[in-house]
Amino acid sequence: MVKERKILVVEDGPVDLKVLHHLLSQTALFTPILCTCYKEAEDKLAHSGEEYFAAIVDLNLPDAPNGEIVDLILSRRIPCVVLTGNFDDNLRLRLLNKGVLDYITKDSRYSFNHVIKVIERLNRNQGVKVLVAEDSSTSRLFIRILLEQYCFNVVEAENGQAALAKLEEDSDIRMLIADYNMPLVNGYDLVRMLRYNSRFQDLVIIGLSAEGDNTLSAKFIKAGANDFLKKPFYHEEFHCRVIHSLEAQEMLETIRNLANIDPLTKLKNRRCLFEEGELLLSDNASDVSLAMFDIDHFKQVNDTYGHQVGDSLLESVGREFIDAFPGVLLGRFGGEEFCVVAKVAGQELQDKVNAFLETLRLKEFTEGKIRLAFSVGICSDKVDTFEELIRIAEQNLHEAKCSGRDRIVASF
Ligand SMILES: Nc1nc2c(ncn2[C@@H]2O[C@H](COP(=O)(O)OP(=O)(O)OP(=O)(O)O)[C@@H](O)[C@H]2O)c(=O)[nH]1
Repeated sequence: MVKERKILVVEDGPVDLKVLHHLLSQTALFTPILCTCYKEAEDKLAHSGEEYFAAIVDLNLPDAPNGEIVDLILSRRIPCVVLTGNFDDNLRLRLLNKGVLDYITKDSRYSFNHVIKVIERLNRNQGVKVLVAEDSSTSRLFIRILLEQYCFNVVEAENGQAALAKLEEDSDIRMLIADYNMPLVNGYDLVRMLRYNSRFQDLVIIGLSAEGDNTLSAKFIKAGANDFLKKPFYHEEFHCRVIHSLEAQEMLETIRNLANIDPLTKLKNRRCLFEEGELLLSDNASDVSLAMFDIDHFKQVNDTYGHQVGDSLLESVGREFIDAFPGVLLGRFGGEEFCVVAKVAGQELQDKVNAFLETLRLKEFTEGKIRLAFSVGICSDKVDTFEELIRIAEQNLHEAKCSGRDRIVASF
């Protein structure tokens, strides 16, 4: 496996070096590049041409006893975690103010695990877009720098209204840092507006305020913010709160995925399909059409190649659905039955399904180069419940099976 991210480790203690090497090598992404002194690190940085994702450094090296290694690493704009044998509050503060990510004392074996966690978090942060809504350009820049230090992808808005517009147009934004005092729409009203909209339920929100009003934090949190910080804040507290809120949200999403996603095909499971289908139908503004697919003669695949091959085929089929129908409700209805539910007219869905079946017919699945055909029942009748839509699509699917398979039967 190619590991993409190189981590420079500068540590003179052979045991510590071994532990860090072991822990980093166990990860899926990181390759440790080891140095035992300042000079070696300096040479590596000057001559190897490598790009380092981050560095883990011992503060006291035999040829650089006063933390000179930190300046070297930071001068190359490499995110830096400091590991040290002794805890010194003043030194720690000085280093954090210089811009090191974390200052960790080697007081137990968990310290080393903590270092790896910081680096892994950094890697995940690259995919996290954060919107900073703040009218003061100085504060905005300060928050941007703090976030970018942790590799977040930062966008900005200079007032609450601009923040709302940015959130509406960019669904990739995962976190909002909102100041209270902003023109047009203040931070508190912004949070209330966002939480009234189901689209923004998963947005992580952190409120900020410079005001002395102690009730503001409660107001923000009651309106739906995940956390609150009073300015001026110490940047370590800022990072901790940002990361804690983000990780709590990620955990929630993991649990939700476990409850809603079929692990084999990665499509919605049957319970979630019905729940979301009912919601789609309750919005009377547009047509809702449903296509139910069933793989023809799938039992023969299992009988001929075994269940494992059958499973891997279902996995591939799930991926085909996800690629072919982006942004559409996709569910695994049963064993080898799948549903596509879209807010389009029946004919439009039928055309899309036809094109999809054409491409699937040409594909060979698994090492056995298995070809697949599907029978499909489509329904876009005006109905009162999602169950009714399913029932009619299922009848049409049954008709497609009975009339020879590998075909679509639709009723609009
Ligand atoms: N490997 C695997 N097989 C599954 C899974 N779920 C259902 N099946 C199999 O899917 C097959 C469905 O068989 P049938 O209902 O007879 O349907 P068919 O063979 O596709 O025939 P027609 O639908 O009539 O064309 C059975 O062999 C099930 O064991 C699964 O998760 N993994």
